[in-house]
Amino acid sequence: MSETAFAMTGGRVAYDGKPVLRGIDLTVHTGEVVALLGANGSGKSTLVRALLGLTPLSGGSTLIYDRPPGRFRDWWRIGYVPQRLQVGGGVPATVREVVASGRIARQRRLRRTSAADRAAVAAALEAVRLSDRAGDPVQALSGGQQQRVLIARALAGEPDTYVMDEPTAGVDAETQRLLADTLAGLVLGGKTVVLVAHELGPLEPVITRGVVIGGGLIAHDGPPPRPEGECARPGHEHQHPHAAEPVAGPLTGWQGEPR
Ligand SMILES: Nc1ncnc2c1ncn2[C@@H]1O[C@H](COP(=O)(O)OP(=O)(O)OP(=O)(O)O)[C@@H](O)[C@H]1O
Repeated sequence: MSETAFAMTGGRVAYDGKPVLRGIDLTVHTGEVVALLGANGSGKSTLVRALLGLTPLSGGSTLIYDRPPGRFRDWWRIGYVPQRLQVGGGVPATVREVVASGRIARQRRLRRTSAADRAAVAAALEAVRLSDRAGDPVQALSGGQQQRVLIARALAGEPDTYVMDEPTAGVDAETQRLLADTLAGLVLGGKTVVLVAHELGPLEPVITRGVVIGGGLIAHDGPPPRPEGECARPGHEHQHPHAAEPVAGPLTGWQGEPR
């Protein structure tokens, strides 16, 4: 039977008194691959951070594997890919060091770096094709390459639950396909994935559920957008802005137009 990875009930977040999320009910079961969609500023990153307890709720509640974030202890289960790399000023971390930091939640239990840690870091670097840059300062990498470092850091922790905030932002088409293959492998292995996306592109086939945020609420929760299939169906009359674009095109039509 599937567990409940995340369960938010009536989740509200406000910044400086201005509501961004106005009552989110979202339950994610293990094995689901959920895409959070929505226009710029709709609150997708805020929702992801609130699910992890990184942004406090001003109302409602949220659980990670049945525990409030403050009482959740099994952080090794969660692989978080934030929207961008926060490199501490002046600290020249190498790519390998940043990726290895993804093992910390596990090392607390195992106490010191093991052969398993080294193997997991090497495998994660290889999965994002950055093995040859392992010794470089992470600041020397391009934005897209830094995004791959963040993905590798999450992979290195071998979590069972991935939370990715726009993992494909700024990465080229080949890397998107690489990530899609990596994700497909994780999904086959029964991992749970919640990801924020503006365009699903090659990720589309692995997504099992699309959740569209709009007006601070969930505007759609159901099958993921499948532009080609949906638009090709008999009786599908209206025009999407993306209708003339390839599958990898932006889902802008979707974001403002929940079914
Ligand atoms: N730390 C913060 N302080 C104040 N306002 C914030 C903060 N973080 C986000 N916001 C505001 O909350 C709203 C939602 O932002 P959020 O980043 O969650 O949206 P998003 O859907 O992820 O956007 P995008 O698609 O552009 O990444 C925006 O209006 C943003 O300006």
